[in-house]
Amino acid sequence: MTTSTRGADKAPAVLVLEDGRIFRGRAYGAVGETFGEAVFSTGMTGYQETLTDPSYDRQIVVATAPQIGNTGWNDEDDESGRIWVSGYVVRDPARVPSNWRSRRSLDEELVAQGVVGISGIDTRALTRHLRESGSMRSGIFSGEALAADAELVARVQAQPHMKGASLYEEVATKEAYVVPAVGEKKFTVAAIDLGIKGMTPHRMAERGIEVHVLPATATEEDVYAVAPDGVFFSNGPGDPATAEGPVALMGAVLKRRTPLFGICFGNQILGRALGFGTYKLKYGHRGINQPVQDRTTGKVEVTAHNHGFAVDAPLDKVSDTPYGRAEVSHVCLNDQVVEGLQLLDQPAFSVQYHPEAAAGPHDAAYLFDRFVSLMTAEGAQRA
Ligand SMILES: NC(=O)CC[C@H](N)C(=O)O
Repeated sequence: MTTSTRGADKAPAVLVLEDGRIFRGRAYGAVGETFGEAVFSTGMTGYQETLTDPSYDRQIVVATAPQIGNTGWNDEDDESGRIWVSGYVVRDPARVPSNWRSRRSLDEELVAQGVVGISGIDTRALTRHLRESGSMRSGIFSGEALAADAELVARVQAQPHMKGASLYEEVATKEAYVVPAVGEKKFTVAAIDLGIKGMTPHRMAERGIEVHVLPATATEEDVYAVAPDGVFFSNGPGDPATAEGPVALMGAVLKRRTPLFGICFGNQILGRALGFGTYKLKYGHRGINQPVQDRTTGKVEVTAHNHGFAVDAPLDKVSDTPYGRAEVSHVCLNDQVVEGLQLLDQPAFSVQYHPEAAAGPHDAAYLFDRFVSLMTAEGAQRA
């Protein structure tokens, strides 16, 4: 059993926002200082998957769920080899984690990985502030002797913005690796790792796909060296406007008309390859209950999201692109943000959200089946 992780035994801590707003609490996880973009996530569960999602690189995540850490930390649910968030903000850490898979407390894991957090602050007030003023640069500082508030604000204001940040190469694998198909192998997919979550190749493997995960810097030759039936572009951190390499690579794949699927950053890359712009949302979509409509079927699905940028494509018309006609296939019903794209003249599509659902509802799992159908149809045509 793990001992208490909250209360007066922890050092004082402050969360400092770039606009000068300050929240005072207690240290959670490692004691020290950290910087990142303050963003809130509304997921009631899945903090282990959130913290280890490489798309959260350089972000300080605020949990809107008031009590965090109840199920501890296990050895199975990580989405990558480490925690990527730069800081974690919670209201009320669990005193005693309890779950049959739990190996240690969340607090202990944050300490072990050197991740600075803060607890005991009014996360509801903070979230309302971020909704009204937008995601912004922030810092967490903890310890017995903290500098004056004005100095801390100045240090936060000296940090780089998320807009314009190129981060995918920092988080992606340096070496290619293979995730074998579960059962009989039916297809080979080259997956470009821009910050891929572990569940994604797994969802493909479950469908008989052998997944060759390739570094973000993979070339067209690297991709076609694995003789892929399809190419996948992953999620990833940072501003898609900086992703020139992946956009060029996707253009090459589209030119060859190989079946293509993109998730999140991959959707933004497809948007850019088709000639659309991307822009930063005021406070983004992060959580596991976002309503999205698949406009190709009319069905509404409840989905997992983590994005701060979006594609700027017209909702109500088919667009002419260098790769034929394209349309917005999915839209978020909360705010009409583009959540998916599809080409009408060749087998390529993408979504802005997370059909791998780690954590989250499985409503969108059909998208992996759609990718399989595209590869099946393409194979039948070639045969
Ligand atoms: N999860 C992702 O792939 C996020 C994509 C991009 N970094 C964004 O915030 O919009």
